[in-house]
Order: sequence, then C-alpha cells, then structure tokens
Amino acid sequence: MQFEVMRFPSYAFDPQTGVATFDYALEGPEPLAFTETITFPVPAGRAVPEAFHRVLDLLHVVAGVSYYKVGAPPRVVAPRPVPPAVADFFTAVYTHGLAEYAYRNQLAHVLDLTVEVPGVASAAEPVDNSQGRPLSAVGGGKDSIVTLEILRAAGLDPVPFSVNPNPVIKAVNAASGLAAPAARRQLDPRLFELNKAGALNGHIPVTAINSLIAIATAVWHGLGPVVMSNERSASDPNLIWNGHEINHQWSKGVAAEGLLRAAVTAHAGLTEPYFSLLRSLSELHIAQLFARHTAYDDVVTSCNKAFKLHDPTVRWCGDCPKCRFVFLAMAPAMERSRLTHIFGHDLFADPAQVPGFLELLGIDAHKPFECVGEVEESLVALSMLDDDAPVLVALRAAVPPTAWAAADREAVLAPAGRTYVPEAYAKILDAALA
Ligand SMILES: CC(=O)N[C@H]1[C@@H](OP(=O)(O)OP(=O)(O)OC[C@H]2O[C@@H](n3ccc(=O)[nH]c3=O)[C@H](O)[C@@H]2O)O[C@H](CO)[C@@H](O)[C@@H]1O[C@H](C)C(=O)N[C@@H](C)C(=O)N[C@@H](CCC(=O)O)C(=O)O
Ligand SMILES: Nc1ncnc2c1ncn2[C@@H]1O[C@H](COP(=O)(O)OP(=O)(O)OP(=O)(O)O)[C@@H](O)[C@H]1O
Repeated sequence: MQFEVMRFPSYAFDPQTGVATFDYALEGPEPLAFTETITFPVPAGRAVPEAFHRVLDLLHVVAGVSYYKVGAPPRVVAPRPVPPAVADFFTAVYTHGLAEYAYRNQLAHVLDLTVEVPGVASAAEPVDNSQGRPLSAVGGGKDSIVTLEILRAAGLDPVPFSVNPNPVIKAVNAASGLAAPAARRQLDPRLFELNKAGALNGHIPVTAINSLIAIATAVWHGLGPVVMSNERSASDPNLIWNGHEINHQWSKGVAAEGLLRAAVTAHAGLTEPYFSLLRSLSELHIAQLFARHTAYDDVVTSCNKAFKLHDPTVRWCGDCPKCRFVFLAMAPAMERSRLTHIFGHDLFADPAQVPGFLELLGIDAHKPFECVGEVEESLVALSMLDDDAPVLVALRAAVPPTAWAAADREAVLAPAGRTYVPEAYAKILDAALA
C-alpha cells in the first residue's frame, strides 16, 4: 500500500458520556480512514476546562501513530497551529517513538520525518495545577505500586488511574484499597483487519498515549500532576541503527518526559503536568522498594504478555525477558519462596532459562526489545545472590571475569541522572529512600 500523507481530519468530544473520537486519514491512491475512541471517566459536577480540550489536541496527533504505521507515508501534517514545543514533541513521537518499528521494517525515512504544522501558535496562559492531588498511573507492575505507596505514605492522597485496566490492573487497584478511575481506549477495528491482511505493523510509543490520557483526566477531574513510574534505564537505547538510537521504551525515557511536559505546558498552560517519580532509580533499586509491600504479592504482574489486547487473562508467563529480568531483580530483596509465590514459577530452577538470562547479562545479542533494565543491573543482582540454584551456578560459570568490572553495586543502587521531579515530591522520594 502506497500513501502520500497522513492527516487528522477532526475530533469530537461529548462531556455527557466522556467519549472522544479521533479521526485519521492516510491519503494515497487507495486512501484509508480510521477512528479511535477514548472514553474518559466523567467527574460529578465538573465543567470541562479549556485545558482539557488543549490536551486532546495533543492526544489526537500522538494517538495517530497506531494508524501511521499501516503505511508510513513520507508526510505527516498536524491539524492546527501549535507552539514550537508541541511541534518538536510531535516530531519526536513519530520518529524516536516509532524507531523500533522503522528498524524492524527497514523504513529509514521514518526516522527523518518532520511532522508539519500549519502555523505557530502562542503559548497558553499558565494554569497552576501543582497543588492538586496527584494522579498516579497504574500499569499493574511493581513500579507503579512503589510510586502509589510512596505518595500514599506521604499523605498526598493519590488517585490511581489506568487506561484499559485488565484483570491484573483491576486486582492491583483493588489491593491498594483506593478508588481508581479508568479510561477506555478502543483502536479502530479496521486496524486489526489490516494487520491480519499483512499490513505494516510494529511497536508504538504507548506510554506517550497513556500519559496524555492521564493528563486530560487529571485536568477534567481537578487533580494535580500525573505521576509516572518510569525508571532510569528506560532512557537507554537497545541499539544504534543508521546513526539513530533505537529504544523500545522511548516514550518512557527522560527525553520524552521533557518534551511531553514542555508541550503540555506550552499548549495547555499546566504548570506541573507530569513527571516520573522513580526516574533517578534503577530497576534493581525499585525492586528492592517493592519488596517492602507484601499486600500486592498475589496480583502484581510486570510480564507484558499479560497485557495483550486480546488475551488479558494471564499473569507472569515465566519465559520472557521481562519475567527473567524482574525475577532476577527481585531475587536479592526477598526469600526465594516469596519470589516463587509471586511468579508462580522458580526460574532459577529451570536450566532452559539460562540462555535468556545470559542475554540480560550482556553475553549474546543486544538488550532485548522489552522493558528490561541494564546489563549492569543484572550483573549486580547476580552478584548479590550466593545460593546454588542450578541457573545461578550456570550463570556464574558463564560470566567472563572481565564482565564483573561493570557490576558496580553502589552506582546501580544510587539515585542518578536528570529528573523533572518537583522539589516537594523530591523530598518525599528522599524520605522513602532513607
Ligand atoms: C502487550 C504487548 O506487549 N503488545 C505488543 C505486541 O502486540 P501484540 O500484537 O502482541 O498484542 P496487542 O498489544 O494486543 O496489540 C494488538 C495489535 O494492536 C496494535 N496496537 C496496540 C496498541 C496500540 O496502542 N496501538 C496499536 O497499533 C499492535 O501493534 C498489534 O498489532 O507487539 C506490538 C508490535 O511490536 C507492540 O506494539 C505491542 O505493544 C503494545 C502497544 C503495548 O502496550 N506494549 C507495552 C507492554 C510496552 O511495550 N511498553 C513498553 C513501553 C513502550 C513505550 O515507549 O511507551 C515497556 O513497558 O517497555
Ligand atoms: N494501562 C495503563 N494505564 C495507565 N498507566 C499505565 C498503563 N500501563 C502502564 N502505565 C504506566 O506507564 C509507565 C510504564 O509502564 P510499566 O509497564 O513499565 O510500569 P509498571 O507496570 O508499573 O511496572 P513494571 O515495569 O514492573 O511493569 C508506568 O508509570 C505505569 O504506571
């Protein structure tokens, strides 16, 4: 299929039902049209602020990545004039955010796109939202549980929020005991038909979409900042291709966070829209913080296989990079019996897992296209384990003596790097880490 340009004909929003519909057009000899539907939770007795519509302006373009990838046209033309920070954000989402898709489909031009905007708009008037209750995005995994519990312990009365909560997320929210509003996102079913027929397909920057849905919800519900749980290693690329960084987790990374914040502030005026509380922490560190909370052991799930749109029933599959990484990261922080209970599998007892663990330890291949931590984190975790489980014995024997030089426990467990955490929240994090 050949397409010349992607456009964004219109969107609509009904405040009575909370339903927003976003239209997309791929133009070419055989044009395609799509509509995505997002249903926001409707707050009782609250008017819809102007800033909400402004966030939907951003969401309209960003959610278009799911449809852009069907044809990868050389031009993307945004629908309305926006401040320069927004244009930069759009371009980053369609290039860096689709980099893994471009790499896997060998579509080099995607990485060189510039999203065209039909003019420059001035920045919105400031809207001070910094003092509201935080909206804490919950994905069902260990990271968002850690954030929710830090915010709760600090007395900030967080509101857990999810997009398309599946049974795992619902169970995590139930375990928190907090009322959790949710939004529903429905892709155009046409997309799945085209995928079955062999259309171009691949990974998309889903966190950017979920984040904007969360920000819009916070604005309408009169809440404060959206607090994410994106970790330090999310910013590190999997590989370099044609001089471009390919990062499976790009929209969880710190660069995306900065661009998204700047875009929302410029276009919607929010003074404190969005940040990741755990940005300075390694996954290994977050796993240690998670170990403090046993209340979620029967529900926490980080395995991405549990989050397929069409199969929301499973928990830890026990046989993927994410399961292996989280198992290894949690292992030094808890008894093996508790770990095995959480996962329903003892991955250190199964020699078939050794090659997958070696990949995480940097022996063989590049970092898997999954949400896993850095090689250093895996090495440090292994160095903190001293028992003779069959897989651990095999791994110790396979790691070359030179590789241990990268296993700097202090560096991995010390907060580091650029963050956008506001001062008041930074103090809360420091107290939680003390
Ligand atoms: C659950 C999962 O990992 N899905 C990825 C998988 O898709 P699959 O076909 O196996 O299952 P579905 O997710 O049910 O998707 C069905 C089709 O729909 C397309 N699609 C889905 C969501 C969307 O927003 N737009 C879409 O167009 C999808 O392409 C399928 O055709 O493989 C896909 C191709 O590589 C991935 O794109 C699917 O990833 C989901 C979008 C997803 O939610 N993944 C997260 C678990 C994830 O990868 N998170 C990353 C952060 C990435 C980021 O930068 O935000 C992480 O946690 O590291
Ligand atoms: N369905 C969702 N709705 C709202 N926020 C989500 C959803 N899925 C993920 N997130 C948020 O996106 C960010 C990245 O998701 P990710 O899956 O890495 O986190 P997690 O589920 O908390 O932890 P883990 O890394 O252990 O899976 C987190 O801040 C998470 O809260």
